Amino acid sequence: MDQNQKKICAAEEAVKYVKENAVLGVGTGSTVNYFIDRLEPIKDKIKGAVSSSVASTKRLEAMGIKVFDLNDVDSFDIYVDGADEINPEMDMIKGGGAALTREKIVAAVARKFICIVDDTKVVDVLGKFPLPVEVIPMAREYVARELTALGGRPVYREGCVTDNGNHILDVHDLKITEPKKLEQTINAIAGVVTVGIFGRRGADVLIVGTDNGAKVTEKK
Ligand SMILES: O=C[C@H](O)[C@H](O)[C@H](O)COP(=O)(O)O
Repeated sequence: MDQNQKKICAAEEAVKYVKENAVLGVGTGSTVNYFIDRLEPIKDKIKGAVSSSVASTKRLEAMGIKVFDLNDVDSFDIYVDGADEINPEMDMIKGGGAALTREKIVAAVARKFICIVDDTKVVDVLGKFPLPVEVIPMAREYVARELTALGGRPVYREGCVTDNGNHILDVHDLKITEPKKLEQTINAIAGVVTVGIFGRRGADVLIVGTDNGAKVTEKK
């Protein structure tokens, strides 16, 4: 199986978690796009979705799925999203597609986070994938200096403006052995909107697409 087939395999397994009449939390990215596409046969059986990006909203609406404003929804069962890296504790790096802030918000409201990835994303220690940090534009250079002081090598993602009008710094050379601690530290820097470590709100279910089909792990 190639990487895309593995993403499809994980996405198809996640569709099994969708309950009738549900509102779904929907993430962003190529793996989630496969998940959205596979909602087609059941789209009339769900109430709708809460989306984490303009791109996913467009894709959902193009399929005729109603997209709710998060402020109009108290809570919902599942949030389905991909990741750039995930470790055995189900902490993740996210934000490769610059959607991290809205993803973190929508994920916070969901009862269960279902992470769908191909097997190249599963790692022992987070940090090989450069860590995305969304920053207020005027704070970019200050935040970059603070991230350098933490041992990282921040690189400005040129030309990228997030759905919230902000910039992204991708932090290279980090070996993230304590994800929850680093998440808190980086989030405390003035000018940081969100760091792409999802530790405080990690995944509850991990679905990995592999050569031998979907491997499902539930957090204990
Ligand atoms: O900002 C983007 C998101 O965090 C994505 O979920 C993440 O980058 C994984 O994307 P993909 O499924 O395209 O690898």
